[in-house]
Amino acid sequence: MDPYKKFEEYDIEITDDVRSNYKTIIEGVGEDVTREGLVKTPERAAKAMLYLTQGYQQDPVEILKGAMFKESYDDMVIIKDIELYSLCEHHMLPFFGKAHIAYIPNGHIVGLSKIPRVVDVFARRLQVQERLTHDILECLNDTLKPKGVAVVIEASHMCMMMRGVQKQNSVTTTSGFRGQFEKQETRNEFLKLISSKLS
Ligand SMILES: Nc1nc2c(ncn2[C@@H]2O[C@H](COP(=O)(O)OP(=O)(O)OP(=O)(O)O)[C@@H](O)[C@H]2O)c(=O)[nH]1
Ligand SMILES: [Zn+2]
Repeated sequence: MDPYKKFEEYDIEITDDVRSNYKTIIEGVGEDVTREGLVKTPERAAKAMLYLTQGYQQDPVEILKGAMFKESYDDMVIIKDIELYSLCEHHMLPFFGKAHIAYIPNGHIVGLSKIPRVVDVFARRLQVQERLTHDILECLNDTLKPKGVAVVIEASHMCMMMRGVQKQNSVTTTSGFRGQFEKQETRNEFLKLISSKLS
């Protein structure tokens, strides 16, 4: 498996299964799948869905291991406002927002871009926000073996906005802390830094 493989919608190989199931769904909602605008829709929808779930084909551990560098820096490294798009596993509707991630190196730093890449690997699956938070947290903790790691995700869920309870402005926050971030002082410093507009 190539851990850096990034699929684009046009090179996704779709299975007849996924395409023909979308055709059934379109017919099931009462539409005519043979009309001009819809003829290619089962194929487009299948490609879009496989693109949005490409995380199942990617290995986040390999991504991190490919860019770990020996370094004695041992203060907090924070990457905030990492945008993310995922699909809730209950309705298969999008949830989207931002991840804020910090770690305290323990002899190794990691290439900065690899952290948002790991966010994408886990976000591009069928998820709940809590598990997404823990998947990222545990992967960084187990692979980097840092002195501490923190993950905060703030997200809006389309299944609560365009259907169901129909609340447009609610934001869900989830968080996880390991190692030194379990100490209140370190955790508070991180929370202060991610809420600061200047940092
Ligand atoms: N904890 C959690 N719940 C989620 C997430 N995404 C969606 N949900 C919830 O999953 C629940 C599924 O509940 P059900 O009662 O089985 O489904 P439903 O009848 O469609 O529920 P409503 O959305 O309340 O209409 C809903 O309460 C959703 O708000 C998530 O990331 N985390
Ligand atoms: Zn949902």
